[in-house]
Amino acid sequence: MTSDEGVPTPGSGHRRGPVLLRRGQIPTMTADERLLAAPRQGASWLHEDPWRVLRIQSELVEGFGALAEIGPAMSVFGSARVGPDHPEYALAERVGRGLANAGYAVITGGGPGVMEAANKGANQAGGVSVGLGIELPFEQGMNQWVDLGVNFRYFFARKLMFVKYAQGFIVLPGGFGTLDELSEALTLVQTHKVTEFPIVLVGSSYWQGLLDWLGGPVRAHGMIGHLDLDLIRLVDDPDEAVALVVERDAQLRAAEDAAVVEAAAAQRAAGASGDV
Ligand SMILES: C/C(=C\CNc1ncnc2c1ncn2[C@@H]1O[C@H](COP(=O)(O)O)[C@@H](O)[C@H]1O)CO
Repeated sequence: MTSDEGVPTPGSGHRRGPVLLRRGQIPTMTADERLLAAPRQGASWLHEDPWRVLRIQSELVEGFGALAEIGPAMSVFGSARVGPDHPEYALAERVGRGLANAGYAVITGGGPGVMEAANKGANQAGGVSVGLGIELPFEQGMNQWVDLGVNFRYFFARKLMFVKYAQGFIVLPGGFGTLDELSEALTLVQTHKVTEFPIVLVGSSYWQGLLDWLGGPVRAHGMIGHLDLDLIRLVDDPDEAVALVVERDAQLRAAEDAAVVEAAAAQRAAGASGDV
């Protein structure tokens, strides 16, 4: 045992990991005794934060485990509220199909509307169709076109998966949920928390107003930088959206590969000159 100054002082306190406990702080029961004791306090701890932390951790573990091997993928966002007869349903279906044909898994929120349509397109084209469902008070269930589905209790754990396993984003018209996902992607790229990835909006009549506002008052007030809007592309044709994300992804991968080759060459050169 060491004191908190690191001086050996046998028996001077009780340590629990990095925590030192002395006098009245020293527990009267061991951890094993507490674990094995008959429950006295009911089950309210199931709804408290320490237990939630474990559930969050398990969502991350399950999500990483399920998605780690899906290969190259793109996330598709858009309204949960459009039915199969809506023109945007057809657009999303084409996006899903195009991405699958280009060799990308399609990741959606696994719900109805645009999500269902993109999953349908991917599934029917023989691609990997992924749904990241979310537990909601009005349960909708995973749409039938999802082949690999993971259900989340927490929005933030699910949003991490959309970003971690996708090489780009295609965003169709949508409401708050879609805006939240778009804004998350933009913020991560803008703040360099992730390497740049392509973000393409589909539907100029829907999105142009947002882009005008961002490029007008938002930029004029200095709330975004001059180059920040360059992170977004806007198109009407779903095939063009697919082509843009695929092309940009290929450019970014080529740049990454070139950087790796360059770093290896620099390391070799340093080794040869005896600098290492
Ligand atoms: C409101 C309705 C269904 C809700 N079900 C959802 N299932 C899965 N994912 C959802 C759902 N609702 C929103 N999302 C996520 O947000 C985006 C769409 O939200 P918006 O507000 O409709 O734009 C979407 O990308 C999902 O990730 C239907 O009655």
